[in-house]
Amino acid sequence: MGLQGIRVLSSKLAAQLDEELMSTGAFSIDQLMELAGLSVAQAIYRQYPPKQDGSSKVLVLVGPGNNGGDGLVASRHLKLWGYDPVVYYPKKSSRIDLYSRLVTQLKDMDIPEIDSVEEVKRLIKVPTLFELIVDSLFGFSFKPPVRAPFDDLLKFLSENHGNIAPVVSVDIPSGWDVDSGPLEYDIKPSMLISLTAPKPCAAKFASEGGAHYLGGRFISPKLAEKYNISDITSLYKKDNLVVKL
Ligand SMILES: NC(=O)C1=CN([C@@H]2O[C@H](COP(=O)(O)OP(=O)(O)OC[C@H]3O[C@@H](n4cnc5c(N)ncnc54)[C@H](O)[C@@H]3O)[C@@H](O)[C@H]2O)[C@@H](O)CC1
Ligand SMILES: [K+]
Repeated sequence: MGLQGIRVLSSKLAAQLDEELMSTGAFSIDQLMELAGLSVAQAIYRQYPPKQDGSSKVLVLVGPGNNGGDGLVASRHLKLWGYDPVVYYPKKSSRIDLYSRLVTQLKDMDIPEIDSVEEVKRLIKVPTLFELIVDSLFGFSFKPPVRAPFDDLLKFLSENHGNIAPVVSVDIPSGWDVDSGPLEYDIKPSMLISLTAPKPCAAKFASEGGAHYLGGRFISPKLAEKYNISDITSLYKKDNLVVKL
């Protein structure tokens, strides 16, 4: 397994493309995040369909930036599609308006929030409680080393790999360098959903044979050409919201 010739976007170019989508591209962050989070939920549904009795509990770990926002949006869709998500969101974003609206939407859907990392760790260790752990802690703006309170959690996930539910990473396996791959903590996700285009570290993930999806597919052919990722827009015709790479 590899990236099958799919081009990647470095951390620097991913940030630049994100800026461009929201300036000259005239997208709002809410629009992009909704499409990204929806595609994360869709990829999860394809790879790990929910049990019919609504008992598929999913722990969603939410970070302080837009990667976390994707996790909040995905939680809402997962609940609508028959999962039972629970959210851990220790460091609320400074973009108060957008994030407080997302949190209100989760409360309205009775999606509970866990308050402490100790409780998160205790619940993760309960056998068969969670079917999945969604890692929406950090995306393409992560700069190592990991700071508190996330260091403790990433250390725990890395050390307990193999004895806990499969981890599904959004855009980047959190704790990995966006361009070079695993660093001090390696949470070894079973599934990766790359957004817009895979980042260079996705090659390392793909080489280990995990389930790799591409979601968040909202760039125009012109922009794709500018960023040298036209192969991505041709994939839109192969499958719509998400595609398994
Ligand atoms: N154009 C796109 O591709 C889109 C990307 N989205 C998502 O947005 C993500 C990028 O979002 P952001 O730029 O907000 O950044 P991230 O969500 O990657 O993370 C930035 C946040 O993490 C903190 N942080 C960085 N390094 C840290 C460290 N070592 N220890 C502790 N905290 C650290 C920063 O202070 C900041 O709060 C993407 O990966 C993707 O998931 C979507 O929401 C919308 C569209
Ligand atoms: K992540």
